Amino acid sequence: MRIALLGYGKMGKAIEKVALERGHEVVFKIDLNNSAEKQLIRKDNVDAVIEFSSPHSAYANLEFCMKNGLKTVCGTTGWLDARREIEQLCIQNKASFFYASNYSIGVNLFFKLNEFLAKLMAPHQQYEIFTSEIHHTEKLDAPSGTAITLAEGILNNNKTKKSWVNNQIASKEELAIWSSREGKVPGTHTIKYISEIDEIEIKHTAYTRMGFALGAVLAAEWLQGKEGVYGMNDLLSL
Ligand SMILES: NC(=O)C1=CN([C@@H]2O[C@H](COP(=O)(O)OP(=O)(O)OC[C@H]3O[C@@H](n4cnc5c(N)ncnc54)[C@H](OP(=O)(O)O)[C@@H]3O)[C@@H](O)[C@H]2O)C=CC1
Ligand SMILES: O=C(O)C1=N[C@H](C(=O)O)C[C@H](O)C1
Repeated sequence: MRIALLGYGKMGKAIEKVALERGHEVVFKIDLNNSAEKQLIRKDNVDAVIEFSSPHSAYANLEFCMKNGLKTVCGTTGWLDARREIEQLCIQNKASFFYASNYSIGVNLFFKLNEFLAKLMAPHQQYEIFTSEIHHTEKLDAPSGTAITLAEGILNNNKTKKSWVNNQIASKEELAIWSSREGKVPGTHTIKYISEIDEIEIKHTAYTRMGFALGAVLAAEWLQGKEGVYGMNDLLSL
């Protein structure tokens, strides 16, 4: 595949490494300082765009990709209020849009474990739920996209919780997500159910960014020949 990277920071560089190892070509590396070059990306010179930029850049990048009918894999977090608009543009322009808050295969299995545990624990109201995420100090958004997906997995399966709050004490109907930023942590997510007599904990710890990068390249490979809106459940048949 000929790949265009929109965003060439920590993730862009990790994706380039995986893409080259898997025999692909990286034909564009677009960052903030050469962002005008984005206009050169077309359906006939690029097979997949992989977008990992920043919360405030993602929408404009994705709007460009959708309007040009490009096959696009996006991992940027913190912009998802506008997700439906991008999905509509995708359909209107016969483009392809693949989104995941986390491309690691382990995290996507962890999402399923979280949903199963939430369902199991729902009748047992003596357990209070605590969720937390730790990331490196350069991360711009909080809570992490992964923590939001985990919170949604709990809310969908435990009807006593109506919404989530970030870094504040939660009421009985709210689920607290505690975010902290420490050193170079690639991403750690924990869910705890605590009662007066015991606790149950599930946790995912990313050791490096390479799992996210591999998942993004696998998604771009999988997207070839497909049109429409997709996510990791489609790729992994979960
Ligand atoms: N879904 C997933 O699995 C994962 C998602 N992420 C998410 O991906 C995003 C990027 O993460 P990360 O690589 O660590 O962040 P970095 O800050 O290391 O890299 C982001 C890069 O995007 C560039 N950029 C900013 N604006 C534009 C623009 N308009 N066009 C092109 N490039 C632009 C920045 O340039 P400059 O430095 O010049 O500002 C920077 O180099 C974040 O939202 C993060 O949460 C991260 C890991 C996994
Ligand atoms: O910014 C990061 O680094 C990460 N962002 C994603 C998120 O917000 O969930 C995925 C991963 O945890 C790393």
